[in-house]
Amino acid sequence: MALSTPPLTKLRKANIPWFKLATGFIGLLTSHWYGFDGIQIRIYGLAYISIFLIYYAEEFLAAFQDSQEPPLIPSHGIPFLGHVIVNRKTNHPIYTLQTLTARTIIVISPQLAAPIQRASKSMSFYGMILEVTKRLVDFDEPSMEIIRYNLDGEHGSTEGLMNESHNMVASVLSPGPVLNSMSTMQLEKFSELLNPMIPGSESLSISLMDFVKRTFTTANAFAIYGPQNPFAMHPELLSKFWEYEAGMIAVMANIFPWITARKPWLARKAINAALQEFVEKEYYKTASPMIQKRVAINLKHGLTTKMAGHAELILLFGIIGNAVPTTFWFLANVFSRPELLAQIRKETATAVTTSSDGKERVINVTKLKTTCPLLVSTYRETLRKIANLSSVRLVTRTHAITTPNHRPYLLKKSSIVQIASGVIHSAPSVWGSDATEFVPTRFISTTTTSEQFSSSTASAERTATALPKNVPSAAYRAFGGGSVICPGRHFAQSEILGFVALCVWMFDVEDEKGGVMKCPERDDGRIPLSVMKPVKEPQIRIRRRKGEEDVAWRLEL
Ligand code: HEM
Repeated sequence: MALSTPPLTKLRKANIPWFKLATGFIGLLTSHWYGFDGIQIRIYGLAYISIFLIYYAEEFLAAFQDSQEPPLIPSHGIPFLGHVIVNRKTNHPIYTLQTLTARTIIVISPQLAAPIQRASKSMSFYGMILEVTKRLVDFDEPSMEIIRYNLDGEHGSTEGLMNESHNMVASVLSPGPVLNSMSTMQLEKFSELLNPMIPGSESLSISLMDFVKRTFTTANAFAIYGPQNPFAMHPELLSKFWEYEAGMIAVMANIFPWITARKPWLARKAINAALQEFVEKEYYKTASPMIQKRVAINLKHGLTTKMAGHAELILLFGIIGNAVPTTFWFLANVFSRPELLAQIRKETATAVTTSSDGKERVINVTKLKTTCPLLVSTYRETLRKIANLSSVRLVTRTHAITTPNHRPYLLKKSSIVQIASGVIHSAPSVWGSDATEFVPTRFISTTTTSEQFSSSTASAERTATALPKNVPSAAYRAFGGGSVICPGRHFAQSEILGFVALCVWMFDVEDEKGGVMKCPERDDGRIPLSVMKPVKEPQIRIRRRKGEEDVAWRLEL
């Protein structure tokens, strides 16, 4: 409908049952034949029109939308609330949903996601997530005022706590010496933890998720937060961190959380107290350069030591919250498929060296990244299947996005944009007819297309590729995209590939009855703030591989 369409034409074309309305009205007007008096008819008439207007309010909004806006999809049944309850299916590549408090634009086309994530000058990431962060870590209002300063760069791109911290974190986590030293420490810690875990021919019965949680939390905390990290100083916090993670949505709902979500609320209190101690007692001065700089920036901008402590909770979630469930799924995918396990063992042998006496074996993680395409591809496919977190942005300036093969779309100020990663990751139109299946070789190609995963060897060899052929770059959303693409993705890749290769080489894993473990189902009913969780966490029996019980394993970068 053109901008100049007269209002009456818009109303006529709106998806509103005018005939029904008219017959209802005629019924009302003739109701005096049945004994209703004038006042009753007026009251019923008013009620009838009000209910009609409310019921079809979204249809009216859709009719009067700017023709360039993403089409508004009315929720039939419960106006303004229907979308919160039921997800309506639509074929539009981008569309608008209206709720009582917000106008949300959903993007399910990767071609349209690309210009949106590039438009960081007209869309704000922090404008969307700060309220979530405040509730997640329990920031006070004075800290929020400091944090909100210059969020969208009106005083330049480096001013203000958030800009300074964002730029510093992105810089230290980029490939280079600081990242290498953190990754090296992390990999060493893994071997230190795993070598003595299951001695000789003993076996350990454990939940696979707990096995990963225990190892990653301890190793990450040490490599990033140093030897005086909160988990080293207070070992009981390891289980408390995950208690909070399991109940954080209920705590963040903030409805008397000390009653309604007591366990996770108490867990957060204990972690925050330890993080405060970490800052106050200056334990952070023995941490990685990233944490030393981060705490210094927070204090310099005026956060109290208590709030600078709380600020670390969000980063802990960034570091461990995604890496742990990702590693869990990666291990479950590999150990539940004996053929894939055998192929990965064979392939990764190129990255393993053995000492002359056979007592020490070392896995080189750089080699895993460059010469083991099946391992890398399985990692990326694992993430494709479980990374579901929408990229959210707040539109700060009305503007149009344009991209080939689509008409321009107008995004109005104050709308919320959600790039629906989960929908894009499972779309057959993007990934092919096997989009919903787990295909470990999906990210293997015979040509080098990725700077991150490319091999230095001849182009005819199989290499891991960032994207299968014909898949647009914004379709792979595990790490978000644009200016807030996850800065930890390089660190995550090294630690996760290294850890999985170590487990593959060191251990045999069975289910509790001694059979092949089953890959659990994804819990689609629970949308966490990180990657998806399983319906049930499998219990496994894990032991050192036969004949290699006494070998000491090490990971190197
Ligand atoms: C498999 C593991 C990981 C996944 C799937 C993941 C995913 C993500 C995603 C989706 C975002 C948000 C981007 C957006 O909304 O557009 C993000 C942000 C972030 N991630 Fe990761 N992440 C992982 C591991 C890590 C690690 C290990 C670190 C740190 C060492 C880290 C640090 C961060 C930080 C600091 C941000 C915020 C970026 C900003 O404020 O600009 N992540 N991550």
